[in-house]
Amino acid sequence: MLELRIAGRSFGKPVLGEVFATIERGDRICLLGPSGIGKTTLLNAIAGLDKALPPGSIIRRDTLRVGYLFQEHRLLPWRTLHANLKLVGASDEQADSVLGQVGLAGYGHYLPDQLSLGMARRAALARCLAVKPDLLLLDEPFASLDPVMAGELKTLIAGIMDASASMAMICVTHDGRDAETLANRLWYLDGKPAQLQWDDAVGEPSLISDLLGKLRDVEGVDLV
Ligand SMILES: Nc1ncnc2c1ncn2[C@@H]1O[C@H](COP(=O)(O)OP(=O)(O)OP(=O)(O)O)[C@@H](O)[C@H]1O
Repeated sequence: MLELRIAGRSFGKPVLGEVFATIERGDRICLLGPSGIGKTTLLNAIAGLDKALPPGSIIRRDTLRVGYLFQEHRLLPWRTLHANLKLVGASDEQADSVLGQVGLAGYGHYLPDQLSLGMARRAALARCLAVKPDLLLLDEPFASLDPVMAGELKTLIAGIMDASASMAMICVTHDGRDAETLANRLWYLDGKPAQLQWDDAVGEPSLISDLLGKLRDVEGVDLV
């Protein structure tokens, strides 16, 4: 569905080096790498938000709808959840449906600031789902959540992906164990400038465990 042919990306200093990869429907990729290495930069590029990249860096083979869960919820604070969802084109019915999907049925009239962090993140996920995405980009969706909330959100995301074989997902995480629940493919970004050091398709949970075992040996990987 999408091909990456990034020759590099600098912000005064080089951040990303060459990044070549192909993303197909059904891919569930966990993107790991040390803090500050360029994971969000890569996600922004894939989302098409990085206008400084030369044409041809990101090739979309189909017309793709992208749902992007940023690190912050980025909902408009003066609008209700319902109104936020309508801004991305959801009908009343669709807004109710996606709120229900993320466990927020009945919260449509709430303002974002009236929600807990976990609820606000689920509301932002509902906005991603409202665009009926072909590609779901998740930037550290479990950060700052307590283990119970993080576990619930992980199960929710895994269920969403199980229900849609044609959707692809890239999830940035600092916890390699997330890959065991969520991923069928693992990317590991590292180096100066950063490149994909690992791009492994893994179908069996045991293979993911093997891979995580290897990753534990890599200095600087933030595995809990
Ligand atoms: N718009 C920008 N302007 C200047 N520097 C930037 C910009 N965006 C990213 N950077 C720099 O690029 C590097 C990579 O940042 P990025 O946020 O992509 O890393 P990350 O791997 O997502 O980090 P973290 O794991 O801490 O979220 C950092 O040094 C950051 O300061």
